[in-house]
Order: sequence, then structure tokens, then C-alpha cells
Amino acid sequence: MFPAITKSVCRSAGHDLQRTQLVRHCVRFFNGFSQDEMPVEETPAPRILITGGLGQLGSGLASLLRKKYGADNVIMSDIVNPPRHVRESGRYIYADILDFKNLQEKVVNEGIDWLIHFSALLSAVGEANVPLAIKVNIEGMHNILEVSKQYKLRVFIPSTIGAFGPTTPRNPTPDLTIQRPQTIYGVAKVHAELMGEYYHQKYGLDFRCLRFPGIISAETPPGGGTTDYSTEIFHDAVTTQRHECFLEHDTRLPMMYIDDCTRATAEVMELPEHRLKQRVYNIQAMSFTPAEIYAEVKKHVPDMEIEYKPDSRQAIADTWPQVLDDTNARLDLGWNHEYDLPKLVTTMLTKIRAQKEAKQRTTAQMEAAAM
Ligand SMILES: NC(=O)C1=CN([C@@H]2O[C@H](COP(=O)(O)OP(=O)(O)OC[C@H]3O[C@@H](n4cnc5c(N)ncnc54)[C@H](O)[C@@H]3O)[C@@H](O)[C@H]2O)C=CC1
Ligand SMILES: CC(=O)[C@H](N)C(=O)O
Repeated sequence: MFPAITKSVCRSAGHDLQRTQLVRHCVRFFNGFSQDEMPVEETPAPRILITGGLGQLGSGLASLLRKKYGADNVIMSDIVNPPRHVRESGRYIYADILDFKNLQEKVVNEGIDWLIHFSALLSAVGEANVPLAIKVNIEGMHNILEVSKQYKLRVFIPSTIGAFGPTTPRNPTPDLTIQRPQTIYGVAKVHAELMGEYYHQKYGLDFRCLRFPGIISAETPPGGGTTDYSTEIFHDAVTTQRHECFLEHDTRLPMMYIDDCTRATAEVMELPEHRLKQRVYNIQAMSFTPAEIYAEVKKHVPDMEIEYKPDSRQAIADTWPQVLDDTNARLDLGWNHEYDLPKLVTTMLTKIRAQKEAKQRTTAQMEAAAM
């Protein structure tokens, strides 16, 4: 259809081929190509912006994408001051998703191609501050879609098991089913799924979305959700050997280790657009109850104790799926999880024990230096 962009075309336009950013703009200017359509040998690394990067999911994804595309091409952003290790690990900028002009400025100045939108208020935090959740999760998301449309970005907005409600079939929950969530978090996510699909159909926006289960990570703490117990239990296992669980022993929920989640995100972003047969996919790794994860942890920490004290999060969990049906993601995207419950437990305990030992060594060194 279009002639392939050639180096001589770029050179004749006076652009420096070493600078991938200019090549990309040059390509778009001359040919109107999307990155998918460009000849592979000419495809420069995408420039990627992650919003809400200081949350549970951002750092792991940034680190994976930086290994693939180079540290300079992956820009983390958020509205809070980053800890030192984040500042030292690559580019970090301030980006408030509620400020549209600020977003436009960042996208243009940084030459962004892919936008990974992680800013959000999670389920429990959202219920505690509904007006702020509406602002961040709905108005902020509108800004993300608009800026992505305006600058023809490939955009990823994650959805969640929280996008389903009590009338949804819970085991298994298919991609296309009843969605009547009862939290503002869930309502906003259904809205994001529908808006993304609408922008795709009306404007051709390259919107991609995976519905994640509860995510479990050692390096970054969870941000105030209904599935947070599944990360907290590991920290308690390594410190006090006692966990007070805010869900009932038999509350089954879909869960996933962070490495599977970040890999899934990178993989869905990398696929050529024609591979996507739908814009929103469920992905599943494992499902367990608090009693089941406790039993698995106890194999490694025999003194571990658990007490069940359900709080307001129980009512939320009771409306969510127990198992997601991710057949379509496995067929269309080649999705496959690597972590099951036993592998999750050994990995988390090993990592958190190592963190604890490193902290103890640092404290000992500081005390020795102060003497
Ligand atoms: N963590 C999980 O278990 C799951 C997460 N997801 C989704 O993945 C995405 C990332 O989740 P997490 O990292 O866990 O969230 P998180 O709550 O840990 O982090 C969200 C980040 O958004 C930032 N933020 C808040 N207001 C902002 C604003 N106005 N502008 C820019 N940034 C702002 C916060 O400072 C925070 O660092 C969210 O969309 C969430 O709904 C989906 C399913 C499961
Ligand atoms: C499953 C999620 O979306 C999140 N962890 C939450 O519990 O709110």
C-alpha cells in the first residue's frame, strides 16, 4: 500500500538516523505507518511512558521493558517524590493524569509511542474516597484516552477481576459476561474497558487491556486493594509468623505473581495489532483461598499462625470472580502463566527473607559506623 520508509527518505528530510525519535516522527510524517507496519529492521525501540509508576506494578514493568528497549526509552512517572532507588534506576518524571496539558507536554517532549496507564485508586482505597476515585479512575482515564488518540499512541489500560459483580458467573468468569460491579473501582474499570473499545472502533485507537487477578509482589507493596492479604501474609511469615487475615478462610480469588503480570503486559503490547481479536482479555494464573495459601506457607514456616478477621473488604471479595476463564488470551495472545501456588510461595519467601537479611546487614553496618 505505502512504499517502505527508507533511510534515504529520512536523510533527504535532514534527520539524523541515529536518533530513533526523529526517525519515528519522520516515518509517521512521510508514510503514516504505525510501528506494526514498519519493516522490522527499520523499527526503532518504542518510547514508553508508564503513569502511576510508583505503585505496586510500575517498577517491575519498567525494569523488564528497560532490559528490552534500553533504559532511556522507558520513562516512569507519578505525582509523588520517588525513592532514591527509583531515581537511580532510570528516567522518572512528574506526570499528573488529571492535568491534560501536562500529559500532552510529556508525550510530545518525550516522543512517546506507548502509554502504559497504571495510575488508579484500588478497590478499598476507592471505596474510602469515592470523589477522588471518580476523578483519578474516570476523569484521569479520559485524559489518557484523549492524549493517546491525539498522538496516535498504543495504550494499555489494565482492568481487573473487580470489573465484575455479584450477578457475574464466578467460576469460571468468561471474557464476555454480565458486568455489574458494586465498587467505584469496578464501575470505573468497566467504563475504561468500554471507552477503550469505543475509541478503537470510532477512532482506530490501538487500545489494549488485560483483566488482571490480584497481583502478588515482594519488592513493592500493594496499594490498598481487596487482594492485598495475599502479599501481606508473606511479610508476616518472615517477621512475626502470625497473620491476621481480613478475608474469610474460604474466599477464593484469582491471583498472579508479579513477574507473570509484567510479562503479560509486555507481551500484549508487543503483539502486532492484527493478532488481537478483541481489545479486553481475562488472564488467569492461579486461584486460592486464604486457608490454602496459609497451608502452603506453613510447609515452609511451621510456626506460622493465621487468624481470620474479615472487614469491609470481605463484602467486595464476595462479589468477585473465583476463577477467570482466559481461554481467549491463551489462544490469541499465546498467554501462559509460569507461577502456580507452590512456586509463588517459595519465590516470595526467598525474596522477602533476602530483603530482611539485607536490611539487617545495613542496620548493623550503620550501627558499627556510628560507634
Ligand atoms: N495491584 C493489583 O493487584 C491489580 C492492579 N490492577 C490495575 O493495575 C494498575 C496499577 O495498579 P497498582 O500498581 O497496584 O496501583 P497502586 O495503587 O499501587 O499505584 C497507583 C499509582 O497511581 C498514582 N496516582 C494516583 N493519582 C495519580 C494522578 N493524579 N496522576 C498520576 N498518578 C497518580 C499513585 O501515586 C500510585 O503510585 C491499576 O490500574 C490497577 O487498577 C488491576 C488488577 C490487579
Ligand atoms: C484485584 C485488584 O484490582 C486490586 N488488587 C484490588 O484488590 O483492588
